[in-house]
Amino acid sequence: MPALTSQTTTTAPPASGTPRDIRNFIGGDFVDGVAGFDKIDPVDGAVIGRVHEAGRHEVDRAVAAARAAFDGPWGRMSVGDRATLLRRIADAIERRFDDLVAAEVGDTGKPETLARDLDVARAAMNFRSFADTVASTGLDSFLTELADGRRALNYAIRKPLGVVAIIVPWNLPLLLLTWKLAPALASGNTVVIKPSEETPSSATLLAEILSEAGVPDGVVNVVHGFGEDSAGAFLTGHPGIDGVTFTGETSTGSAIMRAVAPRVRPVSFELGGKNAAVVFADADLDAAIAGLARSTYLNTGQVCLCTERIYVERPIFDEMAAGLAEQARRLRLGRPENPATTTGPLISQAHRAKVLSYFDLAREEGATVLAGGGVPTLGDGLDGGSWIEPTLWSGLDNSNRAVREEVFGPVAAIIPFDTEAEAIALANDTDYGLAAVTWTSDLTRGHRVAQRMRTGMSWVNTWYLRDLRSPFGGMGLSGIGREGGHHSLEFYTEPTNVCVQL
Ligand SMILES: NC(=O)C1=CN([C@@H]2O[C@H](COP(=O)(O)OP(=O)(O)OC[C@H]3O[C@@H](n4cnc5c(N)ncnc54)[C@H](O)[C@@H]3O)[C@@H](O)[C@H]2O)C=CC1
Ligand SMILES: O=C(O)/C=C/C=C(\O)C(=O)O
Repeated sequence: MPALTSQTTTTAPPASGTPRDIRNFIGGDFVDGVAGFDKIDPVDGAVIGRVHEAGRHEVDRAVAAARAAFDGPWGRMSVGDRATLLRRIADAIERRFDDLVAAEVGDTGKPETLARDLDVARAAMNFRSFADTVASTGLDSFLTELADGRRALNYAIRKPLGVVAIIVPWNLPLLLLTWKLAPALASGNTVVIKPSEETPSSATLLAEILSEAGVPDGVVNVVHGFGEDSAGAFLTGHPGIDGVTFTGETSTGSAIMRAVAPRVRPVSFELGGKNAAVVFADADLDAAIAGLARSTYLNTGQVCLCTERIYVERPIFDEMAAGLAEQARRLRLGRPENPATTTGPLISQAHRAKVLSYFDLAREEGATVLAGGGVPTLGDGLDGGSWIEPTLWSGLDNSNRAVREEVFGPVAAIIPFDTEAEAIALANDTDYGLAAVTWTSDLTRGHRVAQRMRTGMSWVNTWYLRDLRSPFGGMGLSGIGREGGHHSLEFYTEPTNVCVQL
């Protein structure tokens, strides 16, 4: 595609039906790319944006702008002033709430109600939460007493890493970006952000909002493009980057590790999952069915925490399977602006092809399809979109690939078990280790089982109930490190110990 040359700002509203120009944001200016690509609306397949792809030169400029800003007044700003700025950013996000909802819905096709209640609300919350955390989290200090009578004060201070690369996916674009950006800024870093090629809009609008809120030029830069041989790889392989924080697929995490290995840069990775739920016969069945419908189908199953394996104690298996299949059939697929819509499309035709390949695989592996299983016919101009039916399988077990590999769509396999020990073993029989859910009315058992899950997060009788101060992340193939509260600050800073002899 030829280079794009128009000089309009990225977020200026287009004439109706005209694709928006979506530019890079470098050193406080919106900047053209070396090439461009179309942003497709997953609701109906229409082209809604033309994205300026950053080449090596634009990535170099972005990293240089971030370095210059880091070496300037930003690097000397007090913690209190940074916390105040974060709160101002949260206010500014709320002032542009509807614009951010429109950007997020346009790129992802998710229901507007979901974008409002989850994505954009959390963006503001992320900044407020890290303003509180940075203002209130202390560090070690020790009064040291030596055998020879000398005394010393040892205390640690935090220094920002420097220029941090933030690479984010398309499923919760603004939520995940701000979940990384807020603690990075709270800690005094400058950043270069590479949003997903599928969801360039909210990051670009956020850049404008940050400027309006008073974030100095160069502190936050946004470069658009793809991963390999494009902006993503140019950024993670750049010698001027001091750390990389990434959320996305496990194989991409491996590629990023290889990119930073020669310079031994720190990484924070929140990767994939193949999350299990365990339902005991003593659970409140209505609550469990409603909870599992949410954990399987929220955001069309495109949340790293979504449940893809459901283990159910045998006496209640048939009732659970029938109840959950009924919930899947009741979901309302439709236009995002319709308040009755519960479920949007998948992000792209390419992702739908991947999810459908698992629908085929599951059938080949012997699945019984209890709900869904294909592509719906919706009419109303929607059939060019990447819609898919919420689906439930039975008849599979842990030996099947459909039960072992992350699908990242609205689908789960439901499997019976007989004993608590078997349920724990089945849930833990995975190379991933992100999130688990236990449904039981016996809270002693709830604690016991939750603690034995080999995951970074373990919910009991709920799912995706978040406290932003608690550790968030996974083990095994699901990631490296933890985000949330002081855990995030630990990644974005280098502690330095000062020892003063008294
Ligand atoms: N939160 C999660 O766990 C997510 C998982 N996925 C899974 O990943 C699959 C692939 O989706 P993608 O969008 O391709 O995910 P991805 O993990 O490849 O992409 C996430 C981000 O990484 C960037 N990226 C890709 N390759 C890179 C590289 N070599 N160096 C630097 N940056 C790179 C992408 O441009 C994007 O901004 C999906 O089908 C889904 O199964 C996708 C999105 C989120
Ligand atoms: O609530 C959060 O902080 C994050 C939720 C989801 C993901 O991290 C993901 O889907 O990758």
